[in-house]
Amino acid sequence: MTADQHPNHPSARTALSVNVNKVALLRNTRHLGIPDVVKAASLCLEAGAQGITVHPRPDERHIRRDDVYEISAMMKDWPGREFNIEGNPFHNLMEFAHDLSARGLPLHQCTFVPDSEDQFTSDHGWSFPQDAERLKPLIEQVHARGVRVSLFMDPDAQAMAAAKAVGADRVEFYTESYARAWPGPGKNKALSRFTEAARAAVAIDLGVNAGHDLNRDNLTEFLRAVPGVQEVSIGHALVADALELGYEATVKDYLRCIDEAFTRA
Ligand SMILES: CC(=O)[C@@H](O)[C@H](O)COP(=O)(O)O
Ligand SMILES: NCC(=O)COP(=O)(O)O
Repeated sequence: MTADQHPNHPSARTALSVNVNKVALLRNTRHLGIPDVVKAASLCLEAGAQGITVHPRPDERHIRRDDVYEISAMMKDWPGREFNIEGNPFHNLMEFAHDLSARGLPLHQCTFVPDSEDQFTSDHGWSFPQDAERLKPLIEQVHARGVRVSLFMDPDAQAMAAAKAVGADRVEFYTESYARAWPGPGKNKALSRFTEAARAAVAIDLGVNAGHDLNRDNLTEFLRAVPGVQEVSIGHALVADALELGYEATVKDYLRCIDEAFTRA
C-alpha cells in the first residue's frame, strides 16, 4: 500500500488530542484546585477536540494519579472521543493501563515514551533493535486490555518495520526537530525526514501520530507534508494559547489549522 492509498490520507482528517499537562502544572502551584484539569479537558472536548492526552510523570510535577482516574471517568460522557496516556511502561504507565481496565474506565491508547524518571520533557524515541525484546510483552499486555499502543519515535524511516514487528499499532513522531527548524532554512530538510518515515509506516500499515511543540503556526504545513497522520497531541502551545483566547476559541483554531491541511491551497 502506498501513502496515497492509505485510508487515512488524504480524505480523513487528523484527530486533535489535547494534552492537559500544563493545566495541571499551573493548578499544582497552589492548593486550591484551580484551574480544574477535568473541566479543562471537558471544555476542550465540548469545543470539538477528538481526544485528551495526559503524561503522568512519576514525580507528579503536573498530572497526578487522581487526575488520570478523574479524566478517564469524565471520558465516559464522551463516547467516540479518545483518552490517551503517555509514559514510560517501565515506570508507571503499565499500572495505569491495568488499573483503568480493572475499574472499567475508558482508555483508548497508551503511548510508550522512553523518558527517564526526572526528564525535563520528552526528547527522543525508542531505539531498535535495543528496546525490541523488552517492549514486546508490555505491548501484548496492553493489547490484552483492548487498548491501542503507540510508540514515541524519532522520524527514522528505517525503524518503522521494527516498531511494527514488536506489535505497535502506531508510532508517534517526536516533532520537536521540525518545530525548532520552522520556518527557517532547515525546515524542508526536517520535514522530509517525517514524510519519509510516515510513508514507510503507512506502507506497512503502521498508524502514525505526531506531537511535541506543534502549534498554530507550524501545524498546517506539517500535516500537508506528512501523509496519513491520524492524531496530533498538542499541549504546551495550546494551553498557552488558551490563556489568551479561552479553550473554545483555541481548540476551534487548532481544528481550523488541521482542516486547512486537508484543503489544498
Ligand atoms: C511525549 C511528548 O512529547 C509529550 O508528552 C511531552 O513530553 C509533554 O510532556 P511535558 O508536558 O511533561 O513536557
Ligand atoms: N505527545 C505530545 C504531547 O502530548 C504534547 O506535546 P507538547 O504540545 O506539550 O509539546
